[in-house]
Amino acid sequence: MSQPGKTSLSVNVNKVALLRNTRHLGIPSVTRAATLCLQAGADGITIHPRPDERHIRAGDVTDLAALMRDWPEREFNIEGNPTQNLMGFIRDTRPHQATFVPDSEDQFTSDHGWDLNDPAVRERLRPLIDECHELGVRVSLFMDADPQAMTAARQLGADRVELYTEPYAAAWGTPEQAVQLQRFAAAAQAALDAGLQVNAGHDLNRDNLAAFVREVPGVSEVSIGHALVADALELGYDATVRDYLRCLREGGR
Ligand SMILES: CC(=O)[C@@H](O)[C@H](O)COP(=O)(O)O
Ligand SMILES: NCC(=O)COP(=O)(O)O
Repeated sequence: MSQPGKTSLSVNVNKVALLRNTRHLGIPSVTRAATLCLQAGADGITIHPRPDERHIRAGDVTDLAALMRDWPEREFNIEGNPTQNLMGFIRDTRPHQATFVPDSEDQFTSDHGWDLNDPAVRERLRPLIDECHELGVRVSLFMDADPQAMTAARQLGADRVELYTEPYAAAWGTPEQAVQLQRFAAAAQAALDAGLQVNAGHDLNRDNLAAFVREVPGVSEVSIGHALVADALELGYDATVRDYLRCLREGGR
């Protein structure tokens, strides 16, 4: 559960499922990966069950929902497009958080946030946000780091926004890094001012994480998968999760 002044680490296990799906052997196990990450101190588990089941499959959602019931102090976050297959998983499992992501069904990966300037988008999302709240599920909207968009997110009823951090990650180690950090700090402050909590994710890693949570105010949760699983292939889940938690502490969170 989120704590004031602390950034929670939610481990996205999509890429464990991606590797598992390349053989019919059931290894590496998604639930074992999640268990080891939770045992190492991860605050939660995130999945993104895409319609094509390229990685997380419907059975994984069921299995992880059952696992998370054994970890009542940790959070389960399910990401997806609520106009596609996400809402069925939310109704069936009632995770702590639903993260609405505007991905198309065949998208290579998530690469943009919601366009809340579009009235059709707002009209589609509002009842789905309301339904999640009726189910007791917090809603986070995946958003680009645009300060002007945060009031609209709050007016729709979102509890949080998740800032899409790839532009920051891509700028890491270049003169553009400071510019991106200022951009994300402004977007986060605008979100906080609008009454939203702030999540962040996409391409965060052990190099760029500490600076992000140090410079961007009030980050409640980071969800990290691709780089973390890649690190775990070298270091193991336990050492990797502990190192990501160290990065958060290094960033004062
Ligand atoms: C929404 C986001 O940025 C990621 O959580 C997303 O789940 C990545 O999806 P892939 O793991 O399929 O690239
Ligand atoms: N919402 C971001 C997430 O869950 C994982 O993104 P990534 O670390 O795999 O890029």
